[in-house]
Amino acid sequence: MDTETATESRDAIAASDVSLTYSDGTEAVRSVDLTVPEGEFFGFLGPNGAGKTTTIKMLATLLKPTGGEVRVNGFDVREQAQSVRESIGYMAQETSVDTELTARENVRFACEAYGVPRSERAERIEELLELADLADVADKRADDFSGGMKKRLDAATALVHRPPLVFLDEPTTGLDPKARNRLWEYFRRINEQGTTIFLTTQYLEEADQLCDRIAVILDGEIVATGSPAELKRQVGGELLDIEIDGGEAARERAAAVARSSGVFDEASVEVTEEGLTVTARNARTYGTDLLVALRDEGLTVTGFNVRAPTLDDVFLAITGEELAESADDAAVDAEVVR
Ligand SMILES: Nc1ncnc2c1ncn2[C@@H]1O[C@H](COP(=O)(O)OP(=O)(O)OP(=O)(O)O)[C@@H](O)[C@H]1O
Repeated sequence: MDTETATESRDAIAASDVSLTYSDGTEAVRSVDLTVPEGEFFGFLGPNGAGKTTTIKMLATLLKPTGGEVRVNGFDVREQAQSVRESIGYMAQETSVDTELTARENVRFACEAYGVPRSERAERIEELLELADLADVADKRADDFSGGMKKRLDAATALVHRPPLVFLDEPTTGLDPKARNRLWEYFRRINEQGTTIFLTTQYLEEADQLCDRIAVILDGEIVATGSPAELKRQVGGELLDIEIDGGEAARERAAAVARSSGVFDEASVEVTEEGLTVTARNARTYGTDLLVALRDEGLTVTGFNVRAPTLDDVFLAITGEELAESADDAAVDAEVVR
């Protein structure tokens, strides 16, 4: 770190009223407030084009905010950009791995670029290759690595200077579930060792599995913040998925029965592709009453399930639409592209 001093702060990130408008007038980020305490695994969730990368680039000093205040590790991103850069790791969406080099050479190169003292390099390289689970292939060229291995190597290179905070921009997009799981383990290990993580993702399951806290961004604005459990509680109860035979007309009729049954407190009833979903505090208790009412109406119920809300339900409740495809679908897409 240079001679600039950080203010007293235990927040890794403190952003208030931050905006970024691109020169063509696109308001990519609007009045965002964000606080990430040291040590947290924080998830920034949103669909394509919501403003995740723009936000992460502002926090990492690659873009200047057009409004608001941002401090990262106590440093002001405008006035103390160099100190911010020295105190963070940044893994961009596009991998920066040099495929001509071996894994070890890539990490060594990053050590040189980040100015890791020569006497510490050998130990640091071994430690990171071990952490990234690449020790066995350390002397193989990255050209031969799978997508997941390249991502792990990329994340290792972002950590050579032992930053207390690391930004990971959609690190698992397009990876198959197995590769994704290994990357998750790696991120958990880094976080357990004390590194604060700011992760952007389009995958709800990823955020749910990894993050202590999540913010959901939509059209440049944060629309929800909380732990996965808090956000799920906000959905307001349990969900009753009911499958109905007989096409859309039958499903609409079933929804009307559910809405007028009077047994659910503040229930929300949605017609789905298969039937309907009822969200209510007393879904479990009164579910069977609803089934009786549907049968009395002459409707055929072919399936019935009560479940706790997932982050998909949270997203649906907030935005009225589903988020992107699931991570598994993305992996299938990636397969097809190849
Ligand atoms: N250089 C730019 N100039 C103008 N508009 C931009 C620029 N970069 C991004 N945008 C726009 O800003 C908005 C936010 O983009 P951003 O890349 O931050 O979203 P994102 O959530 O990271 O999406 P993705 O998952 O696709 O990376 C989008 O409408 C995008 O088209």
